[in-house]
Amino acid sequence: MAKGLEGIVATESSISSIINDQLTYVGYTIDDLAENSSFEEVVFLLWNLRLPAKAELNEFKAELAAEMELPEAIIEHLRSYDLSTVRPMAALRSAVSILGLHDEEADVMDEAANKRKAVRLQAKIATIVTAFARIRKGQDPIKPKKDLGFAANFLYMLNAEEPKDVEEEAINKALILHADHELNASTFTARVCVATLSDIYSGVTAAIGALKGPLHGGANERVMAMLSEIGDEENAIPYIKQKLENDEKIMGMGHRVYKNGDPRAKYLKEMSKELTKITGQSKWYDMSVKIEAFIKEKKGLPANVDFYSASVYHSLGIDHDLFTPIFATSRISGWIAHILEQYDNNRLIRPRAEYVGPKTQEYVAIENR
Ligand SMILES: CC(=O)SCCNC(=O)CCNC(=O)[C@H](O)C(C)(C)COP(=O)(O)OP(=O)(O)OC[C@H]1O[C@@H](n2cnc3c(N)ncnc32)[C@H](O)[C@@H]1OP(=O)(O)O
Ligand SMILES: O=C([O-])CC(=O)C(=O)O
Repeated sequence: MAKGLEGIVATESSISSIINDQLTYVGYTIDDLAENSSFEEVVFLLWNLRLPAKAELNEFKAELAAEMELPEAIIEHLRSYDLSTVRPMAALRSAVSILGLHDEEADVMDEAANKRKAVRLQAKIATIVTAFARIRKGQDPIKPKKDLGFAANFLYMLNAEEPKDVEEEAINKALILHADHELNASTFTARVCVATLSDIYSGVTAAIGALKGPLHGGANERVMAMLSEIGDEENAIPYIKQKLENDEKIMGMGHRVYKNGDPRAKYLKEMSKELTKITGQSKWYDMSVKIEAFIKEKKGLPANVDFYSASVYHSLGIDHDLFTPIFATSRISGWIAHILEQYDNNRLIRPRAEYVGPKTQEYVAIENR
């Protein structure tokens, strides 16, 4: 048995591939896309399996921008949470599910309706994350601007001011790098859910739940918690040594598939270097570099996509518990691509378990136990 399904090929897919540590979306390398593309173009690519022509891209951007605003009922719902305890990933998971209640087409399963729901979900996730982030600080949500791109709108709705170019570029690149990743845990969750022919809102809600865990998307927030606890460069190695001695995992390190290095990490590392320099807080980058080298040497493990994203988002002034919701804001594009692909050639996903419990037992009446 392959524990954790390691190495098991569970489906065919035309969306993204990891071959020899190289990640591609529909055959385009992540390098080409990170350096040249926009997040909207990548979403179009993942959903249509081809790059858009200019007019198509403009039309797609307009469709997304037109769907960003939230129904008032969702805002009211976000306001109704216990803001002293509810964390953003739980709020997002719940709000996406509630959003389905406000979509008349939620259970309409034809291809055209699914594409319309895909646009609504992709557009509105950014607004949910930013609205919740503001509401919990006692601020009013900001409506999106139709003339801003997706990355700029995200930062605008979060901060109530349009981002600088360097900030918009950083978020755009981070969104591209996180958009899809073959059969990772949350994408697999989405596919298992909709393979029962359940609806797209259920698939995305389930996927958010899977992304939230610290072994997956939830690691990025914990990387920043670790860096903050370390405090400065000198403490980095003694802190990590202690963690390893206690058999604790170092967040942002290691990967089920990449054993030599995550091809996305170098871009986040570059961004971390640049942004921490701009903010005069290079210590986060310097500390991260030390930890990365130490873990590589001692455990042979590479940094994954979550590791340097932490200091990138921190440098943009983003609250640490919004890091995983940003991941979700990007990865929903991949979840949706996989959900649509699953519908297209569906079969129920239902593996077997090897039973290792007690063999035949005799039932004893409750009064005799
Ligand atoms: C977007 C993403 O989801 S990327 C991943 C984000 N998650 C993290 O960063 C959390 C930290 N990393 C991990 O927990 C793991 O590396 C995973 C879950 C990502 C993948 O790991 P798997 O392939 O399942 O490896 P597994 O957890 O079985 O670990 C194998 C061995 O490496 C060790 N190991 C793996 N990752 C780490 C780590 N980050 N720190 C310390 N040791 C580690 C394990 O302790 C184990 O050692 P052992 O064989 O001596 O018991
Ligand atoms: O593929 C994985 O297992 C985790 C990961 O890196 C991702 O989802 O981006």
